[in-house]
Amino acid sequence: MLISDLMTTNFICCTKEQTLKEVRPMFTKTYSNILPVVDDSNKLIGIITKNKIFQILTTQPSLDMTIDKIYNANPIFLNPTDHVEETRKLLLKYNVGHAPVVNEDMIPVGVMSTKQLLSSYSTVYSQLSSVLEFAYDAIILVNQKAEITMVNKGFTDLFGLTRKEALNKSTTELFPELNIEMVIKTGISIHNTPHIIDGQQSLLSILPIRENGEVISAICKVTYRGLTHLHEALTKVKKLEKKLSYYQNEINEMKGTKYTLFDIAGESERIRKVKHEATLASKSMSTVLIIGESGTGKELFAQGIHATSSQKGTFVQVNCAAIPPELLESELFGYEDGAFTGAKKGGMKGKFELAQNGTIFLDEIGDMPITLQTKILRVLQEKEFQPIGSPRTIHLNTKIIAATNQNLEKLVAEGKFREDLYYRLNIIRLDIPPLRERMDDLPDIIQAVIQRLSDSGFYIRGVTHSALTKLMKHAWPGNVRELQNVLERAANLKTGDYIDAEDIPTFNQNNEKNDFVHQSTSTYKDKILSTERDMIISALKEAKGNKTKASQLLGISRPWLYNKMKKYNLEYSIIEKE
Ligand SMILES: Nc1ncnc2c1ncn2[C@@H]1O[C@H](COP(=O)(O)OP(=O)(O)OP(=O)(O)O)[C@@H](O)[C@H]1O
Repeated sequence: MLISDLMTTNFICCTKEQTLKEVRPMFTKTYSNILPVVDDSNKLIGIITKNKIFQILTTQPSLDMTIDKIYNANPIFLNPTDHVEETRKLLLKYNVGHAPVVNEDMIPVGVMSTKQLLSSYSTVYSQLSSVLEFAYDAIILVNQKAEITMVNKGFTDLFGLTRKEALNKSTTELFPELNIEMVIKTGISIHNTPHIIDGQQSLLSILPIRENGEVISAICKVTYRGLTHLHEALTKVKKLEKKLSYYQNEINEMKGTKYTLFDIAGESERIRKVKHEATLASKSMSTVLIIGESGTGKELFAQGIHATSSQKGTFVQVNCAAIPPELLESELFGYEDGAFTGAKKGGMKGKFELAQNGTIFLDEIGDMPITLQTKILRVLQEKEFQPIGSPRTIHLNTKIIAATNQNLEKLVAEGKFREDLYYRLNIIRLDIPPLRERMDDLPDIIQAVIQRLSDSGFYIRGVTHSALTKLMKHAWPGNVRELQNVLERAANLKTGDYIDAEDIPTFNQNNEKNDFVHQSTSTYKDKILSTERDMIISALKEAKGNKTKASQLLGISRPWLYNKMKKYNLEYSIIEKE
């Protein structure tokens, strides 16, 4: 049973404005004969029994009396230390059958009748309290206003407070660094995020509790004991993961991919749906069209589909936007020796031929010149092609995946994209949502990126809670790629084991792509950009224009290099000549 279920049956029962008549049917829904009465902020203010009585009354309530009126009549609370005989006399004097027994926090722990001490209502509460006390961690339960409604000893010990000092207090005021109101506001849970309390390492988890879709409270857990054991267990898991990734790499090497569908981080409903569709897409030879903003992971999905498919050949990527139109045809179809002036001796195999029995990924298909679109359409329809200047006809056994961040329907309407090619490509369509529409994936993706950064030599143990909060507030117009860049910069700037809020740039209010400036100085950004440009130029020179080699020298992917070249206007041919 969820705590939210308990809350429904035992806490959120009736309000002060309801009449006794309205409240009575609610008893049938509950386990006990006693319902608590709560105010607007869900704070317990009293108890009503099935028969007639609310708190201890000097008057007998009528059915039309509102709970508020009854309550204001004359509430008297019993205390567990009250003498039973005297209490009984008191109940009889007021002609009252039952009365709540409350502890010093005014929380009901039982009900006293004229005959015996009942504890039906308190059972659930005390069971819940026991669970909280039994837990090894520091736990609090808060209401919608982030005020503490339950607290365990682990928590009071950790923060050096008494229960009284914590209960009903706002966590926004007492523990602003926990940022619980953020979880209540966004509904996004936080799992085991590193957090420092009094110099002590701890892990913070905050789980929103929903009712009818609305966040009504939250549980906050701080793990601060036994972290060493946890660390040992994690080391073991890491070793196993290393083994797994070794075999994964073997498969990737065979297939010419870097990623599989398992590498796509995120468990939001939307990304799970796309992952499922991608798995289905990998099972057939049908053409796949991937649509999504830049940096959302289109290439990742394309590689994942190939890795999962039964295609034994390699994954070959063509960035239709980065290759000059006049070279695109020969890049795609290849040519024979002496096919045209300037052609390489011995000819060249085209991407389609290289992708034989594998997958060809036509990235940025929206930028393909219209003349070439006609040729591609023919290949897709006839499943065969001829290299330039060659009598050879090559029969294709290649899976075709195309991707774009452009609106193809709009390009078709404007006459810039062939309608028949659009329909030919649009057989299986994957729409990848932008990161801002699946922010609950953020912690998972951060984890995946940090893992990659660690694999490439950075020592990072994670991001702190405050860093995560800052990252959550940004709209990520550049999607996962922007997030990756921000984390990589932070990995270079950080001084401790964790990436902290101050290692993350201050994002511009308008959230424009790449539009962030570091707190200290805007020339910082300029310097980074010009250094990046210089690095790319020198790598391309060193690699004599060979982009695969240049991307290896830089430690970035080929498409990424193409994007950077585009960004810095480093023309394909210019670099080749330099
Ligand atoms: N869900 C994800 N989990 C982990 N990494 C991701 C995820 N999505 C994207 N990435 C990473 O973000 C970067 C950008 O992704 P990718 O190149 O696939 O995007 P894209 O949509 O093809 O971009 P573009 O349209 O600019 O070519 C890559 O390094 C990729 O590994």
